[in-house]
Amino acid sequence: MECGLSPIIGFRFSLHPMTNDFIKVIKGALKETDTTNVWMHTDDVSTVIRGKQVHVFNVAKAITLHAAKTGEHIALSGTFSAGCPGDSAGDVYLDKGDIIANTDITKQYVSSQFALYPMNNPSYMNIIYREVDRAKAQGVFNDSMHYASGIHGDIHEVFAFYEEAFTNARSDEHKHLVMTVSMSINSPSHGGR
Ligand SMILES: Cc1ncc(C[n+]2csc(CCO)c2C)c(N)n1
Repeated sequence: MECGLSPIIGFRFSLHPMTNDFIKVIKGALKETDTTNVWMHTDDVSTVIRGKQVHVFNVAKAITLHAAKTGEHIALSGTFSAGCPGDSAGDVYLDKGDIIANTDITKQYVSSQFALYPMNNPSYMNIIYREVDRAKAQGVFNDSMHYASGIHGDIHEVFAFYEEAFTNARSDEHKHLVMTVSMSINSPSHGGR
């Protein structure tokens, strides 16, 4: 398949629960989430989910929320990618409709950092500034820093922001996009939020 033609996107991520019970937290979060709309594979380092954007973001949020609901301090880091599938193993999942499988709306404070890499796009800085400005307008912007921007708030607002940023930073002309995120949840640094 030619690079960039499939509408499939992917998220490769690792959960790092700060607890002796980390295996239960990781495996529990992966098992309790409805992943029927995505292709998923877990190895000793990370998990990858691939499929339609709406489902990849829904499943990513649900896994994160399940891990967070244990009350443990959770770190997550991951990379969303689009436009260069490399293989077609997940392409059957593109037949899924748009009805999301995970609908838990439990509130959960998340502090995070993200970075956008619009590949081969000469206007990449404008795209990044536009999304950072949107974060400020939506009230989820936390902090400026080297190499990333801070995004925080309720998990549902944070993931909605990331999904919109991922949509906005791509175009037909520039389909290949990479976005990295790292999240910290239930951290003692958040003062009980
Ligand atoms: C989302 C996610 N997927 C895989 C791993 C890697 N990993 C580390 S411990 C463990 C459980 C014991 O096998 C696994 C699968 C991770 N950290 N987070």
